[in-house]
Amino acid sequence: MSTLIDLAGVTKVFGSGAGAVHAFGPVDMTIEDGEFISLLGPSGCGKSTLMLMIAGLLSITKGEITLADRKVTGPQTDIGIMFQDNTLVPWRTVRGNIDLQLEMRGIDPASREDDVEELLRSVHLQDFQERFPHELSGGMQQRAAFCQAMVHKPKTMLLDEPLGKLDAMTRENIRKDLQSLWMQKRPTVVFVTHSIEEAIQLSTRVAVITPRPGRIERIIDIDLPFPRDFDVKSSPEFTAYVRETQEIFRNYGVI
Ligand SMILES: Nc1ncnc2c1ncn2[C@@H]1O[C@H](COP(=O)(O)OP(=O)(O)OP(=O)(O)O)[C@@H](O)[C@H]1O
Repeated sequence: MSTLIDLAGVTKVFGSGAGAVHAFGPVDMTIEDGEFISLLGPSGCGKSTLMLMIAGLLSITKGEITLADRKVTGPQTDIGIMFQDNTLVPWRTVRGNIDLQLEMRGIDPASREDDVEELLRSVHLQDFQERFPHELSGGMQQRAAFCQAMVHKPKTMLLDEPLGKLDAMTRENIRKDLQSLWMQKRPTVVFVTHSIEEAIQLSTRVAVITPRPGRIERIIDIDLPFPRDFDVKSSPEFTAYVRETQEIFRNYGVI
């Protein structure tokens, strides 16, 4: 595997003087091509700040980020990005929202019809493509947002708590779909979550981040077979990873 994202001394301070907030870093970390890495850390430790800096949507105070061998100096277009609140526009159908991502990049949606159909099927939305966002459940909206984030086949996906607002059952179902999509297409995924179990279930590595200013406390390789179904999740090995991670947060007094 080769390095896709390189963080070198990345630091973010908001504001200046007495009101300055040291939000993140310094952090050095490499993210390999095709891996699924979760950023796991307490509220306010700078996870979203880091995602925005990787996407080139927020300036870096100190240090440097390299994405696919190019220094990030402004908004990146060859990435898929998704937040807790989706960015579906209300006046377009599911299909229209997905096509919008292509149109914005100058790609003719007609040339990608088969890909869009396949994506919609993979998240079980094929029968809802002509519905508007308000006609969908929260889970279906996030599934549509996944299609939006993936339709231009980005090598890198930045997913910032995409399942955060969903109920436990929907969350579990979408995790399954996300895992099988990742297994099929192998984009590099950077995934922010507060859930220890979710991070361990989905990731090849989990980066455990300290309370603000966020620094990498430990990077844990998750050596469990994919797909990580109920059997894997109830294995002693899975439980051992959960305990190891809980222990770190307990030592910080976070849980
Ligand atoms: N635009 C901003 N101006 C000033 N401070 C900010 C700004 N954005 C974030 N911060 C501060 O930076 C710190 C990190 O915020 P960030 O949203 O990155 O944390 P997070 O780990 O994603 O939190 P959560 O898990 O609750 O979403 C917080 O203390 C926050 O108040």
